[in-house]
Amino acid sequence: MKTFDELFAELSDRQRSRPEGSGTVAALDAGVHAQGKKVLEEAGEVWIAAEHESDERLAEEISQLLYRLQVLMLGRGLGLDDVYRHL
Ligand SMILES: N=c1c2ncn([C@@H]3O[C@H](COP(=O)(O)OP(=O)(O)OP(=O)(O)O)[C@@H](O)[C@H]3O)c2ncn1[C@@H]1O[C@H](COP(=O)(O)O)[C@@H](O)[C@H]1O
Repeated sequence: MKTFDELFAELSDRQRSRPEGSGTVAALDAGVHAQGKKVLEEAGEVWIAAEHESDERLAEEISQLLYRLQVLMLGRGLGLDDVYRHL
């Protein structure tokens, strides 16, 4: 189990160190257009899960959306504080 901040630190490290076989490195290399499409896709899956699926499935879809948002943030060079200052 990890927090939002801990996942962001882990993905930032993946971006820096570019380990072999990392899906995150591949997603970052795919560019902002592809990253944005993934955000939209996961957001749709969250919506469907919220209306039709179990709490567990919804939580899983939300975790994937959070991951995709973080990949997009890294793709655009945003840090956590850039977002948190708007909360
Ligand atoms: N939290 C996640 C995470 N959530 C979602 N995903 C990716 O999103 C996919 C699920 O999304 P989809 O519904 O689009 O499934 P899919 O269509 O089969 O996936 P793709 O073919 O599009 O990759 C998963 O198979 C993962 O590839 C994640 N990939 C990685 N993480 C975490 O990120 C960290 C770094 O991971 P790596 O970069 O893979 O080392 C680790 O802590 C991982 O647990």
